Amino acid sequence: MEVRTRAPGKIILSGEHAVVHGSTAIAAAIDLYTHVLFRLPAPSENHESIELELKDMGLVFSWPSRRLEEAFTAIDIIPSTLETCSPDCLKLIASLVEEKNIPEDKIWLSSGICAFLYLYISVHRFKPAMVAITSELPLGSGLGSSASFCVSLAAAFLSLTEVISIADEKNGWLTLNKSNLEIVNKLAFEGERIIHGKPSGIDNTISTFGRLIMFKSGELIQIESTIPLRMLITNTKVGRNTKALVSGVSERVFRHPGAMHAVFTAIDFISKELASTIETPATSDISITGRENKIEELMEMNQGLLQCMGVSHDSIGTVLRATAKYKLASKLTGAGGGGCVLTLLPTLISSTVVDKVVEELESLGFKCFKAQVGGEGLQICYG
Ligand SMILES: Nc1ncnc2c1ncn2[C@@H]1O[C@H](COP(=O)(O)OP(=O)(O)O)[C@@H](O)[C@H]1O
Ligand SMILES: C[C@@](O)(CCOP(=O)(O)O)CC(=O)O
Ligand SMILES: [Mg+2]
Repeated sequence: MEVRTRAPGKIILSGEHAVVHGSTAIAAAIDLYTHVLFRLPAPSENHESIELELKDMGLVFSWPSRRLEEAFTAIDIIPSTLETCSPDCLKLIASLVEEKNIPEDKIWLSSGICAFLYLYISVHRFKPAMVAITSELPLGSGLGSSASFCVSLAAAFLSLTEVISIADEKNGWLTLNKSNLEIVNKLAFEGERIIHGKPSGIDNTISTFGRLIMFKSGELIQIESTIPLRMLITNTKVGRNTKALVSGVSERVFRHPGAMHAVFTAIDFISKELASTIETPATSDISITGRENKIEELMEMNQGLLQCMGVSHDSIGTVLRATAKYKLASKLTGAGGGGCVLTLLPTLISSTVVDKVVEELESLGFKCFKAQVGGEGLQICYG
């Protein structure tokens, strides 16, 4: 039995970090995916382990099924689907991952591998399996690779159970109905918890459902943009870790609760205003340029408040200054601390100006690309 899944990365247009503390945020799916191939071998194959292949990195990890079963039985914990991983269970999983001697320069993969083991065991226990993963996303750059990893794995594992069933077909890919997507999203969130520590759930939700969403306290509202929303994405290539940045913000909240709650409230207003600007009917009195100016101002305000939270970075500042020379507005996206920066490309901007901006940013050592915004979420294909 074999299944393939793919789940997209995302950009956050406004509200990252504040969303962890209950503010509204806006996110859109992008057309860069994590792909999973999952196979449950037939008994005749005599395959006796759970094998994970990270194809982009040329790494393979494997755990004998018997060894895993013994380790979990010894501490009397069998994770069950959709439950949060307990601290004891996570400790055991972390030790099973540590045994694999991950190369020092790839140690940041450990949390992803722990999430993999947890998601797998919680659905299929200790059944032998083969899982291969590739990703079009830069990992740890603010484009939600961790969530698309968890969503594509959760969907692959659940697809070979009775829990979910296929709803529809489009271009060779199958999609799930809303209630099945909710189950996948819930399981993926448990994986994201292992990677992020305290996730808001926005990343796994946009990766599962796709399109453009407004998100607050676990609830999503799908929104429709009436303007193109073309974004230039600049990867500063400065590595960072979402879990550490999220906990840094929580520490600042602990030190300055009043000021930080005022910041979160301001961001809540910014996200709501951004949503209504994006959704304004094309027939309204305000021109597209007028609305784009408003979006740019809101992006700048959000960036300033992210700075207040301590999650910007010199490299992000360099991108902001370079794009400001061309009168373009930018803000960090995702957890910040490096990673990716968004720049709105207004409808009337000429391709010559865009080429110049890209040339300047790349001459500074950054990598620029454009992604399609607001596309499909999770998709499945039985092999
Ligand atoms: N394709 C993948 N293979 C293995 N681990 C992955 C993959 N994609 C994401 N991860 C895990 O997610 C982590 C990056 O997540 P995070 O710091 O939240 O950044 P982002 O979600 O913005 O990419 C990686 O360090 C790794 O543990
Ligand atoms: C900072 C945050 O708002 C988004 C993190 O996104 P990413 O992992 O940097 O792609 C955290 C969260 O919402 O869980
Ligand atoms: Mg992440």
